[in-house]
Amino acid sequence: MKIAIVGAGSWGTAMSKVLANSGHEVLLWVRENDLLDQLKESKRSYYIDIILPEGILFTGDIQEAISFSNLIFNAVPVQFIRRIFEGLDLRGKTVVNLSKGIELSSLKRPSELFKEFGAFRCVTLSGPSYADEVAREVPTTVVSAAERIEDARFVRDIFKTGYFRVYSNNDQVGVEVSGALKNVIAIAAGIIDGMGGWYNTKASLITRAIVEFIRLGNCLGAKPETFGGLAGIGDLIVTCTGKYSRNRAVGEELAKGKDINEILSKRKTVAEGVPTSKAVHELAKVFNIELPISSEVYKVIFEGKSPWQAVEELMSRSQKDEINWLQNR
Ligand SMILES: NC(=O)C1=CN([C@@H]2O[C@H](COP(=O)(O)OP(=O)(O)OC[C@H]3O[C@@H](n4cnc5c(N)ncnc54)[C@H](O)[C@@H]3O)[C@@H](O)[C@H]2O)C=CC1
Ligand SMILES: O=C(CO)COP(=O)(O)O
Repeated sequence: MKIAIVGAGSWGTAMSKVLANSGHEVLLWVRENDLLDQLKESKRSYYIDIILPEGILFTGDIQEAISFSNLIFNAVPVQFIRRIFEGLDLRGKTVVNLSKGIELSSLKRPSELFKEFGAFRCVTLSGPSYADEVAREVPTTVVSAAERIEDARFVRDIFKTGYFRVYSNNDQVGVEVSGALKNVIAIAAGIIDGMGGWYNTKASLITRAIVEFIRLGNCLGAKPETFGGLAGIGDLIVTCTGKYSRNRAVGEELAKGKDINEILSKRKTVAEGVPTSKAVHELAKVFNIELPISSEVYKVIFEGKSPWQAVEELMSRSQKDEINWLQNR
């Protein structure tokens, strides 16, 4: 098959290798001119340590990428999707979204954005998948999710390598909520690491985060069982514990008392959890639900709250029964 990938950061680039290894003809759209030259010349990227296989094509022309195939993978970070895709003719196109977050200006999930832009259908691919490890062909499993299970299975079956296994799921909302929220929680995990790397606290974080996934997911129409799967608990574990997470790294810097603008100004890569924490904060207000951990992450980032105070407040909330996860508070 011919497949275009839009976005040549770490994930789009690693995905170009997986798809080429699966026997497909791949065209990668690269935004940065210097990176485009470098990829054409050496097949290496400055976003990720990789040497791409022969045969992958590169372009800096977005129209060329969109015309290349009816199958388009998106790896543009969520806050930039509108800027890149709005106005393009996506009629008849299947978009496979790889990005994890919620657009701040509209509070929409990526699949909602691609529908708004006229795509024929959008399938979401998400799960525990550090680009660095996928690039090294480390055994990895993810979920392909769509409203219609046939669409999810169609994308699942595109992958034909021994190291990248894809499951299908028809709860696209749950998979997208998971991908967005896990980035916010990964920042909290980094804060814990920066404070002392406490294992008890990290386990509590991961477990109680699932309550927030279920609570927000319930408002948006997700199925709770999705959060026990690869896109939910799977991605939460990898991002909260793994050394490669950029969101977790941002949290570690916050714990040192650094300002978010200073932290972000030194980074070349995205930390989707930063804008997503704001979007989630807005969604919590819209639905009148409490998302205590996500809310504290938002306050640490955007209101300059001390991470120590945030932890103290989370620990001194009113007493509760553990069950009844759907209750608002
Ligand atoms: N890197 C990873 O391990 C994984 C990343 N993802 C998700 O994939 C998405 C893409 O992330 P990465 O490839 O990691 O990005 P990256 O952090 O490696 O690279 C930054 C990307 O943002 C783009 N960008 C920067 N400024 C832009 C602008 N003004 N307009 C349009 N694009 C701009 C760059 O061209 C580049 O493609 C994110 O949503 C991320 O959460 C999902 C799974 C794994
Ligand atoms: O989504 C990821 C792994 O599944 C990558 O997480 P980070 O964006 O925090 O690096």
